[in-house]
Amino acid sequence: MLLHFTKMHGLGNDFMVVDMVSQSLRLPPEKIRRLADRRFGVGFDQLLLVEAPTNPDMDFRYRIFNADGSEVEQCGNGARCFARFVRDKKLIGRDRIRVQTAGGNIELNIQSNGEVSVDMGMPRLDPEQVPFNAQQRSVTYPLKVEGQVIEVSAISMGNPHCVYRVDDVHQAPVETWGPIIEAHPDFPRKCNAGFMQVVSTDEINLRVFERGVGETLACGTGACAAVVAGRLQGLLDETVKVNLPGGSLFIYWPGEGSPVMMTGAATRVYEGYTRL
Ligand SMILES: N[C@H](CCC[C@H](N)C(=O)O)C(=O)O
Repeated sequence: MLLHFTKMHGLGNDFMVVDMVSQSLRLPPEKIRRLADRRFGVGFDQLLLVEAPTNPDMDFRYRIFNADGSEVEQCGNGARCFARFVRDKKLIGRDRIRVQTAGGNIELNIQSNGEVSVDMGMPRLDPEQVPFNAQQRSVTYPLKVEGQVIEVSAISMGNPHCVYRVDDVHQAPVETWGPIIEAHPDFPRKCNAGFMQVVSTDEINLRVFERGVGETLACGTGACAAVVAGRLQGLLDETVKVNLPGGSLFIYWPGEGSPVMMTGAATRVYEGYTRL
């Protein structure tokens, strides 16, 4: 069977996007892993499926699978590409798109300059919502890593994030501590490990070792989680430029009780077919 797909990226965080409204098939985890392989398959960080909604108030259902085949709750860079995909494919005729995801409903808005703004919903800050093993909520928590105890923030954007502040992202132990934090027992559903350098009150540098993938060139939910962490620590303003290895995002979060807004680019690379 031939599967039609579109290859896209959000600041280098790359996706295989499949319209499951007009075609439908089952993709078991081992098949997703094969498709994700950058030598034997298409190659991607995440697979994004565009489906009809089960919630009548939504325009689409958005399912997200990491390269390891795991289905996850949310993907920020993918959401922007989702908007570009459904608009370009004329699956919807307007620029405001309501999307149902496993991590909560989000709203996508295509801007006149082609960038996409996403209402990513409220950050979840109680440990049991992340989930993170802690007796009570705190701005930061101690986490034991390689015999050291570091202070981290634990935040969910629908998916779990650990944010660790460093002096310089280029010197951060992403390769060594990333996999340890990702699989840390204090994060029962694992986590995305963010390494955040505060440049100023309105700018940070960020690298993310993503759950189920490894380090990516950008992580949208990671950027949201890092700004929420920085604001709760009193380090950041409401609007922050987040510099990731693949490019910059703008995140706006006024504070608790408000959703996190993310704005950035979404790029289509090519259309393709692959044999299943
Ligand atoms: N690896 C993430 C999903 C993709 C998130 C990222 N690509 C984004 O742009 O938010 C997780 O397992 O929760």
